[in-house]
Amino acid sequence: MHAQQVIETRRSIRSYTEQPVPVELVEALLDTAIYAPNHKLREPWRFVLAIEDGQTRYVDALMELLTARGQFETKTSEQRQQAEQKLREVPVYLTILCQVQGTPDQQLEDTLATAAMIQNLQLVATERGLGCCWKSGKHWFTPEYASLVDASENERVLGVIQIGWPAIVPPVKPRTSAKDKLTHF
Ligand SMILES: Cc1cc2nc3c(=O)[nH]c(=O)nc-3n(C[C@H](O)[C@H](O)[C@H](O)COP(=O)(O)O)c2cc1C
Repeated sequence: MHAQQVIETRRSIRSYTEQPVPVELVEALLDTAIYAPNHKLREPWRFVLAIEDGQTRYVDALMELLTARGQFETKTSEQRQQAEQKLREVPVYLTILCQVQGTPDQQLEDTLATAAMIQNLQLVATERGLGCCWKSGKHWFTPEYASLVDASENERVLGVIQIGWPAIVPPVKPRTSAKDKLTHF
C-alpha cells in the first residue's frame, strides 16, 4: 500500500477477532514507529505492553481501578460483566508514556513527537491488517492509572493504544477539506 492509501484507510478499530496478535509483531511495529521525528533525538517515549498473560493481569487491574473509581456503582452486575467482557476482548493494550522534562517548549515538543510516533504505529499496524484505537481521557489520564502502569513522576500517559485484528471496520468518517481551513499568506 502507498502511504496515501494507508493513511486514508486507517480507522479507529474498537471490535476485534479472537485471533491473537504475536508479541514479535507488536515489537516490530514499534521499532518502525520510533522513526518519528523527535527534537534533539530525545526519544521521549516509553511503552507498557499488556499482551497474552499480561493482558489478563492488566484487565484484572483495570477492573479494580474502575471499581475503585465507582464506575460500576450505578450499574447492574450484568452491565458490569458486559463492560469487563468488552475489556477482555481487546487482545493488546499498549500504554504510551511520554517523558515530562525540561522547559515547557521541550515538553510540548516531546508530546508532539510521541503523538507522531503513535500515528506511525497506527499506520504500520494498518498496513499489516491490524486495527488500533487510541484511548484517552477518563480513567486513562488519572494518577491511579499512571500508578497501574508504573509511570514515574517524570512521565505522562498520552494514551492507550488498543490493538487487534479487526472484527468490524467502521465506514470512513468524512473530513473537512483542508482547503476550507487554509489561507494563503
Ligand atoms: C488523542 C486522541 C485520543 C482519542 N481518544 C479516544 C478515546 O478515548 N476513545 C475512543 O473510542 N477513540 C478515541 N480516539 C479516536 C478518535 O475518536 C477517532 O480518531 C475519530 O473518531 C476519527 O475516527 P477514525 O480514527 O476512524 O478516522 C482518540 C484519538 C486521538 C487522536
